[in-house]
Amino acid sequence: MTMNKTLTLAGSDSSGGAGIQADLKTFQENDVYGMTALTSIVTMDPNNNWSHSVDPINVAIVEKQLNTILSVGIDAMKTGMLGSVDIIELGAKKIAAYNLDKVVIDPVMVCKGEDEVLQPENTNAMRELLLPLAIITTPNLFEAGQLAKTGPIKTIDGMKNAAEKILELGAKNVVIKGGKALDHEKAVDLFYDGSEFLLLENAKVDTTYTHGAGCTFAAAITANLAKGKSVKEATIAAKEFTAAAIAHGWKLNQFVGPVKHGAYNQTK
Ligand SMILES: Nc1ncnc2c1ncn2[C@@H]1O[C@H](COP(=O)(O)OP(=O)(O)O)[C@@H](O)[C@H]1O
Ligand SMILES: Cc1ncc(COP(=O)(O)O)c(C=O)c1O
Ligand SMILES: [Mg+2]
Repeated sequence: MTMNKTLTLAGSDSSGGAGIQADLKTFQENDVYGMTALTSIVTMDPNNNWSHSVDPINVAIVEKQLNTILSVGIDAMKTGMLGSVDIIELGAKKIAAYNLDKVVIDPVMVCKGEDEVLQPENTNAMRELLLPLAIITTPNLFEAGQLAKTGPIKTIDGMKNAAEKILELGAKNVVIKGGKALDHEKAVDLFYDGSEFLLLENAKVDTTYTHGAGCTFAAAITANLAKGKSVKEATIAAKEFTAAAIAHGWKLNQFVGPVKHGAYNQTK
């Protein structure tokens, strides 16, 4: 038996709903083999409103992990939280050296519930070094505004404008996640491949238990690309997978509610 293999270059969410933890659960649910290169460790302070802190991992250790995984070979990969500019540079170097083409860039800048960019210095490096290597990038509304330098995005026309700018930066495709942040009756994401704008919609769930939704979405795209789907088909499938996970989000403690990564398979 063989399996399609995926890599996630991302951070650890100690609380288990987002980051590498979300990616591995999503890979498993989508029947691909997941390998991990850990970039940073995120912890939350239970005595200070669950405020997040990020401890990046030494770049030499990240490189050892990537060398292990890339010696095996992969069918597709994603990036998530990247920890430092050095790690972004390393990621870009490896993607080029191994000619990796199915590369999903989830340009993580913020965690939900936090109102500041966790590591502002990483935004320019992601824009300049990683977007040109992306088969697709998956910013949320805030991240799309930062990458495209449009400022806050509030409308679907604003999303279209940012999508065009993000393709000019070199990404082959983009899906901007309107999610809960867009003032719209549905949860609307905008997919753009340079020629066609496609709105992906599902019912907006009235919940705050969406921790890890973005990681789950990008990991599901990655898994479907690894299995041979087109970028558009992989994105449509990931939207459905993530919608089910959000519909069954649950309360972990008084601060956070993760999505249920296995809901799509358990409820279909
Ligand atoms: N309340 C919600 N109901 C339904 N879908 C949602 C909701 N919030 C987010 N989504 C969807 O979940 C996916 C991840 O989006 P989002 O939560 O905005 O990303 P991130 O976690 O990176 O901020 C997108 O497909 C988005 O449309
Ligand atoms: C390691 C890590 N990656 C990514 C994220 C972003 O998660 P989301 O999928 O909710 O955007 C978080 C948020 O806590 C995180 O801790
Ligand atoms: Mg996100």
